[in-house]
Amino acid sequence: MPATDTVHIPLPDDRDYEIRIGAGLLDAPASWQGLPKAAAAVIVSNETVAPLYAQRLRERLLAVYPRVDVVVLPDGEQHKDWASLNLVFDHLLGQALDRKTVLFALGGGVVGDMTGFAAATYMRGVPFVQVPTTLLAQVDSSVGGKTAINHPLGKNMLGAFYQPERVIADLDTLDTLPDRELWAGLAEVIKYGPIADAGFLCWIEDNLDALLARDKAVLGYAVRRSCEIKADVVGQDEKEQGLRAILNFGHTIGHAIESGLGYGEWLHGEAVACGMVLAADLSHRLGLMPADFTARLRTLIERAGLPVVPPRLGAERYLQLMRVDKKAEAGAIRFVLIEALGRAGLHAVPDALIADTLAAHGAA
Ligand SMILES: NC(=O)c1ccc[n+]([C@@H]2O[C@H](COP(=O)([O-])OP(=O)(O)OC[C@H]3O[C@@H](n4cnc5c(N)ncnc54)[C@H](O)[C@@H]3O)[C@@H](O)[C@H]2O)c1
Ligand SMILES: O=C(O)C(=O)C[C@@H](O)[C@H](O)[C@H](O)COP(=O)(O)O
Ligand SMILES: [Zn+2]
Repeated sequence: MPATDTVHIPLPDDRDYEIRIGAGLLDAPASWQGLPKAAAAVIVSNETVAPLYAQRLRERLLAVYPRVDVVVLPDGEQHKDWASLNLVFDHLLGQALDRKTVLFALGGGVVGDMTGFAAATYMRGVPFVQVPTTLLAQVDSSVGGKTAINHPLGKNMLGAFYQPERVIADLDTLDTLPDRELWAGLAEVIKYGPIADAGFLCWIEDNLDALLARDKAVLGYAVRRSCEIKADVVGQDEKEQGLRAILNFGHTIGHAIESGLGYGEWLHGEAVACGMVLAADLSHRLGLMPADFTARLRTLIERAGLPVVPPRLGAERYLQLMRVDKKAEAGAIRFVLIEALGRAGLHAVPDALIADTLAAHGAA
């Protein structure tokens, strides 16, 4: 039995669930016991991950479910759309699978967000399980129940809050992850420090080389601490009425970069990393943080192999893209800014200051 860390997500109405983190969990029978019973399970994955892990998962699930199908989606952020989502519905309806069918999201955040959205809407809701296989998905996207697809005009614009039954994060699946994807995942790990835990930020700085070298014990701690922070936030504010917005640090500009470039050119984690540098600078320009915080964050992000200079889309284009951000209110663009190390909040920022900051960082 592999060593497993378990993080609990506290939610009302019997919807609380466990995030299990450890090496070898994919092959551990206990990972798949105690889930909702059904006549069928469906693994949703993509053309990169399915050949690596779908057969192993299918064999384990066949010990629990009489029938286990696999749906393979095209790979990439540009496919996080209606067409891919429909491939899932086409299969579920084509095979007349009933409303107890359990979906298993096997892959990164793209597969996880789409499978969650399919689960939220198929026959008005079927159970699903997250089996994240990227660092980013293990530390962030598999947890907390945000599900979505993109629209050409805005990121994650169509979706639902819908919680999984369980999250199984097998650290061994990270062995096959390309370096660039590992680094992208580190962006969301870094995020948790400034917004919620100054000590964790120091820990990341001290352990970055081990993380980059894929030391499994160190990676395991990064996944666990990230999930603990996210679970704590989601437990207090599941549907982002307030506090949960802090998880969007770096995302106002990050999402604009992703949609502005047409999805897929910059990875989500890369766009968020760069967005955090600019949000740190905005925090400084508004008098909340000293200038050396921006420098500190930029240094860490660069060490993690992540970009710190935004693409040159022009200030007007950025402002246009950010006006559809989900945090914008009454025409005002709002940013998650750092108020003290380990504390963040949502702040309306005047367009002129955003434009100046974008220009100062080479985006205009
Ligand atoms: N719901 C949330 O709370 C939340 C949080 C953060 C990000 N997201 C979303 O997550 C997405 C980004 O997720 P991501 O970074 O995991 O990207 P991704 O899902 O595109 O996966 C990255 C790449 O790695 C490949 N891959 C996945 N697992 C692998 C493995 N073990 N070995 C080899 N290759 C593997 C994938 O096929 C893909 O090519 C974005 O759409 C973002 O909006 C959602
Ligand atoms: O879980 C959350 O809440 C987050 O904001 C986590 C983010 O890392 C993630 O990218 C999320 O999908 C962004 O949410 P959105 O509401 O801005 O689309
Ligand atoms: Zn994110």
